[in-house]
Amino acid sequence: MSTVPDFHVYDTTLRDGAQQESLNLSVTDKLAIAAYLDQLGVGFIEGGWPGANPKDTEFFARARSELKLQHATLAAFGSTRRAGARAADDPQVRALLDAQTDVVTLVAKSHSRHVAEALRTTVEENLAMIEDTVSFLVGEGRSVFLDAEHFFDGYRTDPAYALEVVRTAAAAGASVIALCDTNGGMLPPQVTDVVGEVLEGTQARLGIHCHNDTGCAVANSLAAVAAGASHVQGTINGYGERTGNADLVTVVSNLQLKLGREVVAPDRLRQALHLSHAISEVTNVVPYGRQPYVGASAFAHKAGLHASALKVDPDLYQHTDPALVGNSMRTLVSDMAGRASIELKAKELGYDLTHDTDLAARTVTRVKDLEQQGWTFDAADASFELLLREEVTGETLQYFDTESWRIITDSSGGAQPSLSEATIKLRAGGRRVVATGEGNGPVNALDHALREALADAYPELADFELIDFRVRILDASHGTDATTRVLIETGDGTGSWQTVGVAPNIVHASWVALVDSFTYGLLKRGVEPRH
Ligand SMILES: CC(=O)SCCNC(=O)CCNC(=O)[C@H](O)C(C)(C)COP(=O)(O)OP(=O)(O)OC[C@H]1O[C@@H](n2cnc3c(N)ncnc32)[C@H](O)[C@@H]1OP(=O)(O)O
Ligand SMILES: CC(=O)C(=O)O
Repeated sequence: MSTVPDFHVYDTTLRDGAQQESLNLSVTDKLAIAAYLDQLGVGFIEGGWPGANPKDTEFFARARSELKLQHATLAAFGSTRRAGARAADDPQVRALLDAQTDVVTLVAKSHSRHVAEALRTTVEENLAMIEDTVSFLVGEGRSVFLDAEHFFDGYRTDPAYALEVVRTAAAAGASVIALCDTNGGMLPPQVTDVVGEVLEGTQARLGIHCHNDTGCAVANSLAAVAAGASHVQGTINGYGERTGNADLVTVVSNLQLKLGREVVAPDRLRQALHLSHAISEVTNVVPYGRQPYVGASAFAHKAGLHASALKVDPDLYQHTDPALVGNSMRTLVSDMAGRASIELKAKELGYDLTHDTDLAARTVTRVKDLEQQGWTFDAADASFELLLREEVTGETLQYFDTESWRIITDSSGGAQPSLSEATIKLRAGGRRVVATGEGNGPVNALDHALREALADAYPELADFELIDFRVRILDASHGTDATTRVLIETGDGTGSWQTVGVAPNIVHASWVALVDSFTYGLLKRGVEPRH
């Protein structure tokens, strides 16, 4: 039986997290995520439900040989035995033993209505199922954690029975009884009261497992800890059934940075952003930009007043040091910027404007004028950097001189897809070039033609790839003659950058964003213009 540390976090990403809509993990994915969770330093990793599906059974088999956990202990999850049977004979319970983990977490009913209606048995038999299954697994050398399902709702309806469930599990040898807000309907004061009363009424070691249906999963988990729970469950990035579980990244950061409870080593917490994003890559769920602590916007500042204070001391508008979770401060430039925003952003980009307040003021005015026309610089850092460079150097960076471009779109009028052809005339690499490109749309054709035209002068462009292309109609009331904004994301395998173009003509707006994208990419590579 493994020793259960005094206070710890228990990750259920691979079990409850995988219950999220559209999230589907292969065994290899689960092994990769488990390794990342171990790197973060969580105490326990719930690997899945062996016996419930072949994938989870295989996970535990492969984990034994492939997963080299340095820190965490693996737990297998399953339910108490079936009513009217013996734990020793229950195939689900056997599968838990076959998983060969030190820890088994059992889900058990603690709400008398669920016992009657979902389990369709008596409250006495449910207690017997808990007693029999826990003591059997403990007898087999496992540490057993018990997830008391629907505990908070059950406690409201029938407190005496809910308490009896906790006492029965503890008496049978469960190391921790995690009180579950299965339907996620609780608010922090309710959690505080119930955890306090259960501790007083049972003296059992309690844990907490919260769902986020009221948006309070993290707050409820912290309330439970404050009331005496010493085992906190959650999932990375808050993945989970319905609206998800308590986000363990936020829980751990709050416990550590706000409440002074060291649950993971500080150098592991500094990897929180990296690990949260690495796990997003595996789950194929786009990281949530406004995720506390590790979101891309968590320390991004847009308002000019904020920037002016941040310039003096970042603490003035930040609740903690972003480096502690591996994040960093960013300044966003928009029509809400002031001179300080420009100065800070310039500093991020490697320009020192502290001694040229006129330049910052001029840049603010230019940004505000352009944003009034529909440009958006907080979503297009690369276009802003080109604009700033122009203000600093007094010249526009140009890698080629455009003579003209033209696009023709052919359609047979039927269901056949139309084809666009772009022709570009420009000067680059010391000569005049006329190039054409075809595409399934005008922008695609223009992109191909421009690459073709610049291929000899700038072979570096071969590495550039259009990652994202977004169009927004700005004054929709104008109908088809409205202004169009195009945002382009380009990558080169080492990073990506965003550019913007605005024009009444969608193709012209795309051209502007495309030219900025190529210009910025070449600039970042240190390529000198070859006219
Ligand atoms: C709150 C939570 O999120 S707990 C985790 C829930 N996770 C999952 O359900 C995912 C994995 N589940 C599965 O693969 C399947 O549901 C299985 C393999 C567990 C069971 O599948 P089946 O045998 O086909 O049963 P089914 O899913 O229809 O119903 C669940 C059965 O478990 C019983 N059950 C539910 N909770 C418990 C419990 N704590 N202890 C014992 N039995 C339970 C139900 O009463 C029901 O019994 P029945 O077969 O007599 O009707
Ligand atoms: C056990 C569990 O996942 C729940 O009660 O929500």
